[in-house]
Amino acid sequence: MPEPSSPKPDIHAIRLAAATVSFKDKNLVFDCTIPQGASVAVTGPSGAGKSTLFNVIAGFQPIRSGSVEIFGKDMAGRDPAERPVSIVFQENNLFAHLTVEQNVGLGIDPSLRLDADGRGRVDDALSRAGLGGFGQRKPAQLSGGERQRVALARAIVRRRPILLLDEPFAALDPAMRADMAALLAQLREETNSTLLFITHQLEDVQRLADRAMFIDRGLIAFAAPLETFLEHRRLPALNDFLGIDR
Ligand SMILES: Nc1ncnc2c1ncn2[C@@H]1O[C@H](COP(=O)(O)OP(=O)(O)OP(=O)(O)O)[C@@H](O)[C@H]1O
Repeated sequence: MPEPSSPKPDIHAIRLAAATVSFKDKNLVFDCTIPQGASVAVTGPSGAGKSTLFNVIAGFQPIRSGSVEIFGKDMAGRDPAERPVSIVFQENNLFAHLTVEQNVGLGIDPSLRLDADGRGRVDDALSRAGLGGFGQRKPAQLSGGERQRVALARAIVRRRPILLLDEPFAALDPAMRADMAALLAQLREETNSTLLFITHQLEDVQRLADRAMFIDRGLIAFAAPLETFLEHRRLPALNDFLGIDR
């Protein structure tokens, strides 16, 4: 497993330049620059391209043209495993037959041959995610919110400097949403990682983001520091999201 890279402060975490995805009936074109250490809310209507953006950054979705740079390096030809990125999918993809501990251990070694250091990392990630004592349970014995935190713990053990979270709050009740936001904020502070999270809720944006972007019909229609984002009034679709009457 690669160790975390040590990003230089003057280098952006992510830079997309006309990174273009072509599906049968549509093109999606992404341009954005994300500073290292940012916490970015990714918003926009259903089907706008939010998950596709994550897949482009993580390397699961090939681009037809344009470029994806991470910490100043062109990611062309690099598989997801070779990128300094972890992604937590919407369905958190836990293996039902494995314990919580084993599911998290997969983030370190797919064959689950963990040495003492690896086992220590798993324990540490579980306790960070508020799952101390849950290691021997199977996913079916957990609540939806706990399963989400197991998926997060698996991302934590990978120690990649960029963390992409596809709707991390979706399955959570209001109290759990606040807990998850606090956990992510703490994680970001402790590891100085760059966080991008997809959400449909303005409350999550205000709680966790210092920047936000609004994706509409396959384009990043607006991206800005949080305050500027919340004050923007020129995009009707964004006004809808912000709850502004037109
Ligand atoms: N593999 C694919 N083949 C063809 N079209 C696709 C594929 N993946 C996504 N799309 C289309 O691209 C568009 C963007 O999809 P995407 O999943 O990125 O949207 P989203 O903003 O994440 O939506 P949601 O909020 O509903 O999850 C949608 O119209 C979707 O149907």
